[in-house]
Amino acid sequence: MNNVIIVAGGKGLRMGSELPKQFLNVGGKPVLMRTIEAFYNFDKSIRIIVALSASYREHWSKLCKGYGFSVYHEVVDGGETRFHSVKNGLELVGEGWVAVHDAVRPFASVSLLKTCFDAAKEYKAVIPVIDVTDSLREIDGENDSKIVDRSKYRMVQTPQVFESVLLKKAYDADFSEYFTDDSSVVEAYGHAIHLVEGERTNIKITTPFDLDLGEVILGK
Ligand SMILES: Nc1ccn([C@@H]2O[C@H](COP(=O)(O)OP(=O)(O)OP(=O)(O)O)[C@@H](O)[C@H]2O)c(=O)n1
Ligand SMILES: C[C@](O)(CO)[C@H](O)COP(=O)(O)O
Repeated sequence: MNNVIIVAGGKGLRMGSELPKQFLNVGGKPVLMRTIEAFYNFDKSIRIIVALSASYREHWSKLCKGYGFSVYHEVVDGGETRFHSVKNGLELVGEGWVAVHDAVRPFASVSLLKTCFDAAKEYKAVIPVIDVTDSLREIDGENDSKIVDRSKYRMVQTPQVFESVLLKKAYDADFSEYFTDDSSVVEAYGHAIHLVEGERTNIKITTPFDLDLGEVILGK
């Protein structure tokens, strides 16, 4: 069975908006609804688990009513960090395959989801990445910096898809600040990570500029 944990427990501080960014509209619809729909469109029987801060549950359920949003999903509490939100979501996951996806990446295509789930059946741990297209400098102190070889780096996206037994074992670990995504947790557990090509349009909505970019991506 396919599962997805959509992590929507963040505060969105860099957006600077009153409401966390996952509830803001892009193309006339809340970001989180678009993200849920992306997974439903990929697999109508996928189990959708959304990690949501307890203080926004009521807001979310009012939004769903207001928009007539009917894609079935289960809600768990968000945690103190993304790591803790994923851990809460994993409580509901049984055997099979599990994607972890940022609520604020609403433009992942069905074809990207298929690529990631298909590859996970072979490699057990799969993440989408894209090339770095700008030059890259490493900062050392306040004024010093040096150029680095950008061909050695990739930018990491979600969905990150795993055999669920593997992800659950990896998430038994204690929290570390180096766990910025799920592949870092699985890698620390000792399993290799397989990379697939991500999508430039699969942006993580982080700042107000990204909402404008989102409208462009949607062609609005
Ligand atoms: N305690 C947390 C923190 C983050 N997330 C989720 O992890 C994803 C990626 O995190 P990020 O873009 O950093 O979101 P925020 O933490 O909300 O943003 P900021 O760092 O600007 O506050 C988001 O979908 C966010 O809701 C989560 O579920 N639980
Ligand atoms: C998971 C992630 O989106 C992969 O790029 C990213 O690590 C989240 O980082 P953030 O620190 O929560 O913005």
